[in-house]
Amino acid sequence: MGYRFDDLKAACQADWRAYIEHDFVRRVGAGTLAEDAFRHYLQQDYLFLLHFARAYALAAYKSRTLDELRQAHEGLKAILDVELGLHIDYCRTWGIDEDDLATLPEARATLAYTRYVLDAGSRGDLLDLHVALAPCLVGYGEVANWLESQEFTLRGEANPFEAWIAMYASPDFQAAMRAEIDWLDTRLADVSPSRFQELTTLFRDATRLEIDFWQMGLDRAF
Ligand SMILES: Cc1ncc(C[n+]2csc(CCO)c2C)c(N)n1
Repeated sequence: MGYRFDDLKAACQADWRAYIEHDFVRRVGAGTLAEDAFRHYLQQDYLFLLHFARAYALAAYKSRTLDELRQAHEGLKAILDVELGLHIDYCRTWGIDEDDLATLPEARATLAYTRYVLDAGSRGDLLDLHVALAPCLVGYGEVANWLESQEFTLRGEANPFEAWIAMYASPDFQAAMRAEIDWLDTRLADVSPSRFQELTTLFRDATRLEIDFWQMGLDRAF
């Protein structure tokens, strides 16, 4: 008893490091990622965001209190009203227009990851869903922090991926990540060892699916 979010990471440390320090991430940091790999990633990430919005809608459905319902609603609104718009604008700067996004075939890695999260939430409760979503929210904040600590990272205009790094390193994003970790710390404090094992499986699987998502970008895979 008495678990915390850090215990989930510790329980699958090798996968977590492979996710945070993936070659895709290193090349973004160094500014050396092939542009068409990044474009492929951005296009699939649009589809990812649509399903992520559905996951927040599922969180609303799974809520047991008014606070939980409001939290889910805020998450859904943040994606629909802010993040999707930013993503569409950002895609345009990479030469991808909204019509391209609307007609995009979904890559297997996108399908696998997004439907896995939705299934985890449908089958389980709100904590299962949040744990399956945690590698997404917490991982990207950690990726930005890790890149900022690495010597090979190129910051400023010299790096074509500067805006992407800056978004996840921003105080707003870091605060959202912190709030999610705090929520998970509170919930994990009173789960049993066997429940923690179940949650670890969800967290590890979602982390592995994030690794596949980076790899899909590198390989330009569908
Ligand atoms: C594959 C993939 N994983 C994570 C994120 C990051 N992300 C997407 S939505 C969201 C929070 C919404 O409130 C975050 C952190 C991404 N863009 N693509």
